[in-house]
Amino acid sequence: MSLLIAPSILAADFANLQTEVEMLNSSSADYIHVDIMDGVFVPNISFGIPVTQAIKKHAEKPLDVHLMIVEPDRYLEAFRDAGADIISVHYEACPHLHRSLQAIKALGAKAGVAINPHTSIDLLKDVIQDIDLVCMMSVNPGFGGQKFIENTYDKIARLKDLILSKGASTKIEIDGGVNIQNAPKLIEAGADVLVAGSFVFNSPQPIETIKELKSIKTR
Ligand SMILES: O=C(CO)[C@H](O)[C@H](O)COP(=O)(O)O
Ligand SMILES: [Fe+2]
Repeated sequence: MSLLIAPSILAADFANLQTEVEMLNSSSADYIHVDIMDGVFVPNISFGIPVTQAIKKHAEKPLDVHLMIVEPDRYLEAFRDAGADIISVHYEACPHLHRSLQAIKALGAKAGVAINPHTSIDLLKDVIQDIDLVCMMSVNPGFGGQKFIENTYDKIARLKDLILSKGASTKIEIDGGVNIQNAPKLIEAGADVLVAGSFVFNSPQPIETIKELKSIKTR
């Protein structure tokens, strides 16, 4: 499987969203990662449905929507209608995770589960075959630009083993603090998708930076 890059629009210039999305269209990015924060599940508020819709209007890449919200089931249809192609709900926000995943799939989107740094991958054991993508948080969710948590490498390897042992085709996405230094090791450990916010948008040449991440070869 070739490496996929998902730049996070959270780190873009919100006053020039169309230009930022067009930049991503012309880059080698695979997805546009869209971070939705409600100020309850996480201690920060980002943006919601109308902004997702506005991004979709200009996007030529699939929208990978990361819902950092409580009771995500209430908003699945609205985010799908707004243009989400992949919808990830947080394990910690879903008492009926299996039902949430089926609801996402019934809307025609790919179903993702995001897990906080403290959440064990063992908790996904009985549902892994129903998950298209695990968004493994490598920072505590809520803010861009945070420091990468080193325990992530080991967690990726354990998740990879679980996926293979169940014969599942789940992708492993790593979200938070990804940069050119840790990316090779993340890929080596088994990551399929790398989210990068600050590293891409704070770089003087984002298109080149995306290309650089995309062309890392370790396996
Ligand atoms: O979900 C997120 C934060 O909760 C973001 O996707 C993540 O932080 C990406 O930003 P950066 O690359 O700047 O860490
Ligand atoms: Fe995210």
